[in-house]
Amino acid sequence: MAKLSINNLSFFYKEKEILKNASLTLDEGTITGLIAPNGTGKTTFIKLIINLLTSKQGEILIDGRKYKENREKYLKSIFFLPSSENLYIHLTVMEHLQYVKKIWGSSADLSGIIRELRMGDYQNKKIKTLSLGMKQHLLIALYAASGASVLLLDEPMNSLDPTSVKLVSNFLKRLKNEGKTILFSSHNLVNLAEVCDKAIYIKEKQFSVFHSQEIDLQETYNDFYEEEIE
Ligand SMILES: Nc1ncnc2c1ncn2[C@@H]1O[C@H](COP(=O)(O)OP(=O)(O)OP(=O)(O)O)[C@@H](O)[C@H]1O
Repeated sequence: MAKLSINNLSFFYKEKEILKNASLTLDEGTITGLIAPNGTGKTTFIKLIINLLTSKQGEILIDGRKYKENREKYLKSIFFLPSSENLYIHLTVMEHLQYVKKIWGSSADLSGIIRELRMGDYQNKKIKTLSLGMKQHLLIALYAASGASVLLLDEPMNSLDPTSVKLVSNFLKRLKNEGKTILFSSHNLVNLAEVCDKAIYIKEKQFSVFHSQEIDLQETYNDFYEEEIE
């Protein structure tokens, strides 16, 4: 059974239609890139998965179950934090990790995560004293701290230097090898090509899925959105 199944999903904001009968499955132990131009619906799709938006049509299933069947179980199997702006400025790095670990009821090894993402020097510092890149490291660390099986990331490599991009890529691959289902939206197709098994393009309100090793992500992007580029 697929970890996450999207069946005939349709969604409108007032007049604007974002998805129309879109279907997709994501398996355990995979990283999938979510690709589309600005304003197409990537964030909206993520919000639909976490049930933040009402009045959708179609089904979203995690482990074959809908949100309504067991809300707590459904939500605890997902982790999504939109950006480092959502962190609490008066709490430390470690306090954030402990908080997420407790709420999600995970058995994550926080010291191991801190070591792996090289956050030791600032683990006891408050968020208000951190650089953007440090906050981005914490954001990614929180995904692992949650222990959730479905990880939804919106531009996770933003503001990371090339060394950190490599570090985070390896970190995500490690989580994938543990069986996590990772959906990762980004405009940086080079970073996506490095970590993704599959790429999903949102085109004409539907999902087009490719094995990322079998295509050139940028060429496919150009072919798909030619009118928007010209
Ligand atoms: N709350 C809302 N009410 C009405 N329209 C919205 C709302 N949120 C987003 N939209 C519209 O829905 C469309 C998709 O927005 P969304 O944020 O999902 O795009 P995106 O693909 O994530 O874009 P980006 O790459 O710029 O982050 C846009 O046209 C946007 O203006």
